[in-house]
Amino acid sequence: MIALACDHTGVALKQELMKMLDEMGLAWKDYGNYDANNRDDDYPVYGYKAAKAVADGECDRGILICGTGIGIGIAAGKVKGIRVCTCSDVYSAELSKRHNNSNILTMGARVVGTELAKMIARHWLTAEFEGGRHQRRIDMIERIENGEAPEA
Ligand SMILES: O=C(CO)[C@H](O)[C@H](O)[C@H](O)COP(=O)(O)O
Repeated sequence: MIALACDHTGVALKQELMKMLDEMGLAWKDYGNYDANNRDDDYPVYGYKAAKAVADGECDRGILICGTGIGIGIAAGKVKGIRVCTCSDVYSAELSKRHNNSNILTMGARVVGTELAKMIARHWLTAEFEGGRHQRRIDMIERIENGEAPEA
C-alpha cells in the first residue's frame, strides 16, 4: 500500500500519480489534502499523516508532494523510522532506494513537470534496496535517531 499526500500545490500531480499507480497495479491510500482550492492548508498535517501510516506499517512507502517537496519532506522525516528522499531527478530517486532504502519520496509540484514526476516515481517504486554496506549505514542513521552516536 502506498501512502499519498500533498498540500494544495500538489493535488493535480497527486491525481496523475494515482492514475499511474492504478496502471502499475499498485494500491494507494490518500491522506489529503483533497482540495487544491484550500490554499490555507499546511503541509506538515498531510506529511505527518502519511509518514505515520508508513512508520506504523499501515503503508509500505509513501509519495508526498508540496510546492518544492522540501517542506513536506522535512515534516515526514521527523517521524521515527522514516527515510525521506526529495527528488527532482531519476538517478537520485533510484539510488535513494538502492542505497538508502528510502521509504518516502517527496517531489515539488512547482519544480518538476507531471511526466518527469511520474518517471521519478516509477524508478523509485521499482528500484530495490541492495543491503550489505548500505544496511550498515542505515543502522547508523537509526542510532542517530535514537539519540546515539552512529558508531557503536
Ligand atoms: O513548504 C514548502 C516549501 O518547501 C512548500 O512548497 C509549500 O507547498 C509552500 O510553502 C506553499 O506555499 P503557498 O504560498 O502557501 O502556496
